[in-house]
Amino acid sequence: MTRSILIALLRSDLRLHDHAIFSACRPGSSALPNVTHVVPVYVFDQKYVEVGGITGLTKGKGPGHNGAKTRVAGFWRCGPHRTRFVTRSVYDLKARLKKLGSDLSIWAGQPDVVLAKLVEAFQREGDKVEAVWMSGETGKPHTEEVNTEKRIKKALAPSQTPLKLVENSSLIDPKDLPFDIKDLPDVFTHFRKRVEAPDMFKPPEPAPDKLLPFVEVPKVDNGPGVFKVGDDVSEENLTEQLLAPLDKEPGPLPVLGQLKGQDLPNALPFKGGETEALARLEHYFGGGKQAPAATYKDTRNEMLGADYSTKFSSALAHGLLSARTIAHRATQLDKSNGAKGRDGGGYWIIFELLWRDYFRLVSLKYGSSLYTIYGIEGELDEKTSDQKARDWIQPRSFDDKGDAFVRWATFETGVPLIDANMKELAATGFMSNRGRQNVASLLTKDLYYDWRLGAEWFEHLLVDYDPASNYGNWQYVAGVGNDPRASRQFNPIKQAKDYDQQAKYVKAWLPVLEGLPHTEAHHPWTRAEGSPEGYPSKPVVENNMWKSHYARDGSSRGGIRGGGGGGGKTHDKYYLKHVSV
Ligand SMILES: Cc1cc2nc3c(=O)[nH]c(=O)nc-3n(C[C@H](O)[C@H](O)[C@H](O)COP(=O)(O)OP(=O)(O)OC[C@H]3O[C@@H](n4cnc5c(N)ncnc54)[C@H](O)[C@@H]3O)c2cc1C
Repeated sequence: MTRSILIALLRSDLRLHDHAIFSACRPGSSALPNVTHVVPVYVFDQKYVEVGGITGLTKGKGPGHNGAKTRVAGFWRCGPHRTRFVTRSVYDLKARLKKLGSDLSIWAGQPDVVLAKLVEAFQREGDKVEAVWMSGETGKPHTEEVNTEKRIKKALAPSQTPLKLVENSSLIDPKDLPFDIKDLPDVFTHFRKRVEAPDMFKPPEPAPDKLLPFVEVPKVDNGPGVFKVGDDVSEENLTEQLLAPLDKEPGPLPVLGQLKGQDLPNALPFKGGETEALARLEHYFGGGKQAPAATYKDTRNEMLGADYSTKFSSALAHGLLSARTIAHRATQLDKSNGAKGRDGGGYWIIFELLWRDYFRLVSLKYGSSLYTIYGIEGELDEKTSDQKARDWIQPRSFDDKGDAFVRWATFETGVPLIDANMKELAATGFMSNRGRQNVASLLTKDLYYDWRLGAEWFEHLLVDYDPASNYGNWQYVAGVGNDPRASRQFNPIKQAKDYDQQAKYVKAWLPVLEGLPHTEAHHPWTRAEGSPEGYPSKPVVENNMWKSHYARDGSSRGGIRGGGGGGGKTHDKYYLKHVSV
């Protein structure tokens, strides 16, 4: 009997719950009346992850052929933190699918080539591949994501296999927006006001308890762009192979080697996979009024610890949690705590999820402008953006330790708030939103470096790297985005005194400052004795506007948070688990 197969190509949607494809693959589902079997597939795409260390793999001729490196600076796109996190997440999903009697077929190379070969192999066995489904959104052309989708469509054309894109990531399905994407407001608040409503998102779907049966994947010969990761390859073994090229040639700024063996704090409490992400969800929303989420409104601007903010970003970026599941729990929490409107922590978590949606929509609207030096502003105001593009500076050389970009990336600016955050990023792959805003502002507004270098450094190191959120936020801070009007220059001394009043955060990451009074720890160069030995004696730059804050003791003033309001109450449930890099 001919089997009718659906291939589910997974990308940044490594979960079972609230997953549009898996929900449709329940036995008896009316969404796929002709399909008898489902084959979930994951491909480590050579364009994003360096796969050159996998024994026996030959890269395809497509994107990533010359290495999965960033365009401007040539950093590895997917650094060690994210490589480990993604591999863990892939193997976790495989184990979860196996519990349902299904499986995950793991490959490396080019998704378009893998799929074409796979369909061919099934057809040779006498099976019919009904369709390939994958998560994705139709956006403005020329972004990498859209190009990948196009390549897959083209590769499937000879076998007449249809490709369907399924929305699986946003809080609000773009199809449900009350306006066309071309009319997306260029100011976040205007967008939020148009969409904010009690029923703005659909309720999340539970994970299926059964799936259509899996089919053993027929043999496909490994060749250019196609490599099957054998079932006997363990997660540890594959991780090692993926990390081998990064270990051998770490790239222009090998900061991770610098941190090896140091005992460092880590605020990111999980290592990947839907299983851990769901446990984190329970932790953050469990406990009613005691739940960390209940106080999110007051704590979200902090920098030290695991619970001041949700730490859902990595899970969201790789699809281990759906935005709707988080928003649903947030709404339920506020309701059960009797919190009304803007009083509840849940409201503010949803507010931030709307920022995430907004940047996704901005990327759908403006496409590749998200990645050019001109930014989106280039489409709106060519003259100003041309001038700005000429003014950005480039590093003299990544080998020049005195170059300000190098000092920024290697946490040697001499400004403790910046260095502590950059060190946290390098050591853990995470940085708070407050930290990200400050370091991005210093690089682009005080040092005038090409904003794309900062965005690429983040792309290399962040576990939660997400193209729209990363490049969108960088443009927003650098002032080249779709809303370039406001000057978003941050004053790191004021910020440090507002949000790290006792200097606990900077001291946790820069032990060399340990003995300094908190009143001076944020600007050690102003002390009569100067900066302590082992820390830069002078800051890489000193902006006049910093000076009026030197004499100030810390206060609890609020401030903006990604466009929103903020509070300054300290949250002292520090969670300092130690990390080895
Ligand atoms: C320069 C810069 C680069 C950034 N790069 C990324 C990135 O690559 N990936 C990423 O997920 N976020 C990015 N952000 C946004 C934000 O800093 C992180 O999402 C947040 O710090 C993650 O911590 P959290 O999960 O505890 O956030 P929470 O404060 O708990 O917020 C809940 C969720 O809302 C979303 N969110 C919050 N703030 C923003 C924001 N400003 N923009 C978009 N989504 C937001 C995230 O998904 C987050 O997990 C960037 C911000 C800046 C300023």
